[in-house]
Amino acid sequence: MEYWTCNDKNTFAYDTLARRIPIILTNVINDLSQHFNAQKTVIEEFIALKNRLVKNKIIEKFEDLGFGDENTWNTEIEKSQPTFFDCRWLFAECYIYRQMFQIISKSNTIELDIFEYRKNETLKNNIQLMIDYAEIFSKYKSKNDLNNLLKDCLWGNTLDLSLLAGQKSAAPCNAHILADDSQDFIEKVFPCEKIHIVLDNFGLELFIDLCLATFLLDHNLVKVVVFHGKAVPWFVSDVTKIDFQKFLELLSQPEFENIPAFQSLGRRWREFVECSKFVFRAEKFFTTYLPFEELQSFDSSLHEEMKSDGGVIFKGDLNYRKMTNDSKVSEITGWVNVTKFDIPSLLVRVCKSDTLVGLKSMVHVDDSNWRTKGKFGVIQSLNCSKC
Ligand SMILES: O=P(O)(O)OC[C@H]1O[C@](O)(CO)[C@@H](O)[C@@H]1O
Repeated sequence: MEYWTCNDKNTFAYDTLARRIPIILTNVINDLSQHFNAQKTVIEEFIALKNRLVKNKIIEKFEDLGFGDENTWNTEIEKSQPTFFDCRWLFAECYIYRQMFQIISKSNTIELDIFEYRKNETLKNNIQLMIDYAEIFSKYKSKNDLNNLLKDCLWGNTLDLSLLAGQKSAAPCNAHILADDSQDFIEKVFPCEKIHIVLDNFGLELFIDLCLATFLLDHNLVKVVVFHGKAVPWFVSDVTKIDFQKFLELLSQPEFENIPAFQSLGRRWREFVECSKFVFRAEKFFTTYLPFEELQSFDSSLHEEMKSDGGVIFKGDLNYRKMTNDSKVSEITGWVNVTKFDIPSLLVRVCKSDTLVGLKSMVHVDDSNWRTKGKFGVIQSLNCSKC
């Protein structure tokens, strides 16, 4: 099997390491000095990380600071002692975000979210979209609307801050959904006691994901929704525990008192948390570089729990890459060739990277970059009866 690596200059993987991540690091460095008043040593460490990346140095092992995943990373690094651009793309990108967290952990500011300023800015820009979406969501009265809601969840994934480093996102439309297996997943999984949603981005996407969870509870399709977020700030806009808590509080702020839909959703979501119908968790597995087929060996109890509960909805491009192991294959390659993951799953993902599998036919588009522009999307099921 071939995987996307960073050393081929004609790939989006190379562009990510050579252009996008340095922009993200520069933004972090600027934010730390302008908005967080960070210690000089912390800023210097970020500058050093950026220099090591642009000079394509051999990557360094992690210090054991007790987070618990250091051995997993270091064992992999020791195997080949690669430079940044020698690495597999998925590994290199996750490694850089994990290094950013190490810098913060070593300072006395472990609670600092280096992406908080960017996330807050996005949130401000997303408010009107969330108000508009609350109106759409209020019209979904029947169980049959679940398919539309899943499509909304898909397009909610269009925006993410790591992708917007230096470029604009394209507007999506339903004609650009390359696969929609939602019915297979719905028939296989619902009703069930508990569904797991592996979250992606903060802002509008989280808002629509919470609407989906509300719909599933309201229609007795599930009794509990477990949201899996990130244990550390990740890929700029991914949801952490603090983001999740802040989001639920946000809707009942005085500035929104004239928006009844916000008031009522905010109140209901906080009640769902209080009576444990909404549960937020942030397992370490989701901030490793490991593909999902390694869940069983990294965290067997989470794997067992997900398997016995029913199903998992995976949001976004990074989760898709982790499911497909970032394999460099044609889009008609079957799922069995790229993953051994064995739990009924639904992958709801706007295409922002080259990896694409499991389609019925080849896609022909008059734009060689169509796979990475965020204009196409897939809703694909895995381990469901008909797939
Ligand atoms: O927020 P999402 O949908 O996971 O997208 C993030 C992913 O998209 C990219 O920006 C392009 O693949 C990656 O850097 C990252 O894997």
